[in-house]
Amino acid sequence: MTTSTQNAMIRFENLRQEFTLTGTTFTALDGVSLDIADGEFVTVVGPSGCGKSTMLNAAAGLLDPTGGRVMVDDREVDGPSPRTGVIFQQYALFPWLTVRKNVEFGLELKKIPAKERRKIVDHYLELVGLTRFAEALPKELSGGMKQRCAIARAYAVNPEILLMDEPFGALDALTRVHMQEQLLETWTKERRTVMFVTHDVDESVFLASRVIVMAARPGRIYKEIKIDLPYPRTEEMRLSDGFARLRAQVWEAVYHQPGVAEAHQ
Ligand SMILES: Nc1ncnc2c1ncn2[C@@H]1O[C@H](COP(=O)(O)OP(=O)(O)OP(=O)(O)O)[C@@H](O)[C@H]1O
Repeated sequence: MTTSTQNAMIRFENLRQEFTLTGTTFTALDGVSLDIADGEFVTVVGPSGCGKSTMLNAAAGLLDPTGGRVMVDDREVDGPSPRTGVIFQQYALFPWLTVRKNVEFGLELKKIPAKERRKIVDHYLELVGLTRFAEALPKELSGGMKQRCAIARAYAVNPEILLMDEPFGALDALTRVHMQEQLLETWTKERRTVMFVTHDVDESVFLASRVIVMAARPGRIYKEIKIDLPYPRTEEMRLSDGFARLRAQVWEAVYHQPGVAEAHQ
């Protein structure tokens, strides 16, 4: 399936990804074409093993595609880039560095002067509500706070794109809902192009303006569902009929696609 957007920030062009393990070749993605517009928030859902993370890793420049390519802002992705921030489920913070130092890390790499670094770090710590914890070590933070620190760190280097792979997957349900709201708040204030992989149908609908549903064996795009709920998304919206209808549509596309029910019997 191809979606054509005029000013695509991320463009998957007929992407094919094979993996060879102990002599056997497995096609993780086949013929994936998708445009994600500048400033768009897209979520990707689908059954386990359908290639969601593979797609995200390809956009992050962590894979060498077997066929096709991924373009970012009309340039072919051929490795990790400072224009792209990646956030995984595992918080990946440096345990020996304070929250401040974790957020500052990428800025030091970019050789930003100390005074400016401090300003940037203060800004993003405030944005994610971690100002009071600037001098804490990651082990002193809850899971949600660690992930907010990771988000601040990703934002601090000012990437145009945020690739998020199940970033809230390890959090309890309440924290997760809170984090979704906070992420949208951050995104509304400082708009970035976001591709967000999740297993959670509710999460996919709440966050996105468009949900991409994938199918497995081989991994491919099965359906796109436009989420025509306005931003800012509110708690009441989660309980609305419109939300319920969209959730049902995504649920149907994820769990009632050919082959999924049989695979889980
Ligand atoms: N580096 C790799 N080497 C071999 N096989 C891989 C590799 N990465 C992914 N795969 C396989 O490719 C398929 C797609 O994996 P991927 O992690 O992208 O799926 P996913 O949709 O993100 O899955 P899940 O929802 O379970 O996290 C899986 O069958 C996986 O085992």
